[in-house]
Amino acid sequence: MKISVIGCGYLGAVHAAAMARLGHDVVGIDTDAAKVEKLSAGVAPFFEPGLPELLSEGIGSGRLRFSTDLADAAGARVHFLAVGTPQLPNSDGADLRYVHGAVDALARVVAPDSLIVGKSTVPVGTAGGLVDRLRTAGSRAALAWNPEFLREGFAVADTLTPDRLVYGVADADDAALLDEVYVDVLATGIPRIVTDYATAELVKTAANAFLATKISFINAMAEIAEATGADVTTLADAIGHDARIGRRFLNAGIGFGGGCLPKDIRAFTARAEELGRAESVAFLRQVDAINLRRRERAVDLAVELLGGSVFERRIAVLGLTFKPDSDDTRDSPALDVAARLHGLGARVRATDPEGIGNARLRHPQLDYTTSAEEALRDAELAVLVTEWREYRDLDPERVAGLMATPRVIDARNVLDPASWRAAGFAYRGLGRS
Ligand SMILES: NC(=O)c1ccc[n+]([C@@H]2O[C@H](COP(=O)([O-])OP(=O)(O)OC[C@H]3O[C@@H](n4cnc5c(N)ncnc54)[C@H](O)[C@@H]3O)[C@@H](O)[C@H]2O)c1
Ligand SMILES: O=c1ccn([C@@H]2O[C@H](COP(=O)(O)OP(=O)(O)O[C@H]3O[C@H](CO)[C@@H](O)[C@H](O)[C@H]3O)[C@@H](O)[C@H]2O)c(=O)[nH]1
Repeated sequence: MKISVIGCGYLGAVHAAAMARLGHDVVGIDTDAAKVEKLSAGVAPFFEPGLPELLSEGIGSGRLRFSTDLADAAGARVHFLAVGTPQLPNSDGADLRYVHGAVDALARVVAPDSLIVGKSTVPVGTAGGLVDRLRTAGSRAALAWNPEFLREGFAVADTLTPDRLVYGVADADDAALLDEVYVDVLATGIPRIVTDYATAELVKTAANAFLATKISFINAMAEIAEATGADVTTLADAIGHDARIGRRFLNAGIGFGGGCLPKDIRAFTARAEELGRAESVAFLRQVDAINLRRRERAVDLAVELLGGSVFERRIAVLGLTFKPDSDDTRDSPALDVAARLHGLGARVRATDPEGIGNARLRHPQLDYTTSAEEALRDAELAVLVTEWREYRDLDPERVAGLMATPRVIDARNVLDPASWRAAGFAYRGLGRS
C-alpha cells in the first residue's frame, strides 16, 4: 500500500522505516531539509538502535524515500501524522500548531478516499476538531487516531511488535484499512482495540500518566526512605513481587524526563482544566512536583558530600540523556542536574556516549568530554545520572584510582553499594542508605 508519514522525528522516522519493512511503499515528509537529506542517505538523524539498518533496508529495496515536499505524499492511500506536540512556551498545554499546520497542508493535497491517521500524542478532543478542519478546507479525507506507545531505545521493536494496537475511528471501513496496513503486525496475535476518537486519544494520555505516576510513587517512597533509613530498591523489589503491582517502572532515582512523560502529564492537566475536571487529575501536579524534587535532591546530596558547597569543586557527571540508549536530552533530568551543579559554581565535566551533541545545544556553557575516564580524572565527586551500560559496569577500584577523592552519587540506584564502599568510596544512592 502507498503510505506517507508526515513528520520524521523520533516517532515518524522509525514508523516510516517500519512501514517499509512491512512491505509498504512509503514516503516520509519532513519540513526540516537537513533531516530529510540524512534520512534519504540512510543515515539516522538521531541515535536509535536498529534504525540505521532499517533505513538502509527500506531505501535499498526502493520502498522507502523521504522528501520535504508534501506534494510527494499526494498519491498515498494512508497518511500517518507524526509531527511534534511540544509543551506551549508559557503554559502547560500542548502546542498543536504543527498538527494544525500539517492537517491544513494535507487537506490541500490528499485524495478524497484517503485516510489520515494521527499518531502524535494530542489532548482528548483534538481529532474531532481536525475533522471539522478538514471539511472546512474542502477535504473529504477520513481521519483515524492510532496512538503510538513506542519507547526510545526500543523504538524499532516496539513499532514492529507492539503490545497492542489502538484505533480510534468514525467508520468501520477505516479500521479495516488499518488492518490491511498492520496485517503482519496483527498476525503475531497482539490485541487490537477499535474505539472512538476520544477513547483512543485518552488511552495514550492515560498510559503516560499512569507510567509517570508509578515512577513518582516510588520516588515519593524514596523520600520517606531517606527520612527513615529504609532502602527504596529493596522496597521496590518486595512490592514488585506482587503481580498486581509489578516491578517495572519502580526504579527510584532522579525521575522521568524526555519528550513525552513530562509534557504529556502537563497537557493532560491543562486539558482537564478546560473540561472543568481539574480535580480528577489534580494528583498529576504532585506527580510532576515529586519528579522535579528528585533532581534537587541529587544536587543537595552533592553539596552535602562535598562538605557544604560545590563551588569550584571538580565534579564528573556521567550521563546527559534522559535515559540510556537514546541521544535525546529533551527535559533530561541528567542534563538538568549537570546544569544546576554548574550554576552553583562547580567545575563540572560531563560525559555521555551519545548525548553530547544535543546537550551542548541546550547548555553550551558546560565542559564536555567523550571519555568517562577523562571526566573522572582528578574529580572530587562522580554523579551517575543516566544508567548507560558502560557506567553501570564501571570498576570501582579503577575509578577510585582515577579520582582525586572517591565519592559517588548513584542517582539511578544501579551500582552495588557494597563493592563501591569496599573500594573506598563514600557512596550515596537516592532513597538508599
Ligand atoms: N519520541 C517518542 O518516543 C514518541 C513516542 C510516542 C508518541 N510520540 C509523540 O509523537 C509526536 C512526535 O514526537 P517526536 O518525538 O517524534 O517529535 P520530533 O520533534 O522529534 O519530530 C517531529 C517532526 O515533525 C516535523 N514537522 C513539523 N511540522 C511538520 C509539517 N507540517 N510537515 C512535515 N513535518 C513536520 C519536524 O520537523 C520534526 O522533524 C509527539 O506528539 C509525541 O508526543 C513520541
Ligand atoms: O522505573 C523507571 C522507569 C523510567 N524512568 C524514567 O522515565 C523516563 C521515561 O522512560 P521511558 O518511558 O522508558 O521512555 P520514553 O521513550 O519517554 O517512553 C515513554 O513515552 C513515550 C512517548 O509518549 C511512550 O510512547 C512510551 O510508552 C513511554 O514509556 C526516563 O527519564 C527514565 O529514566 C524512571 O525514572 N524510573
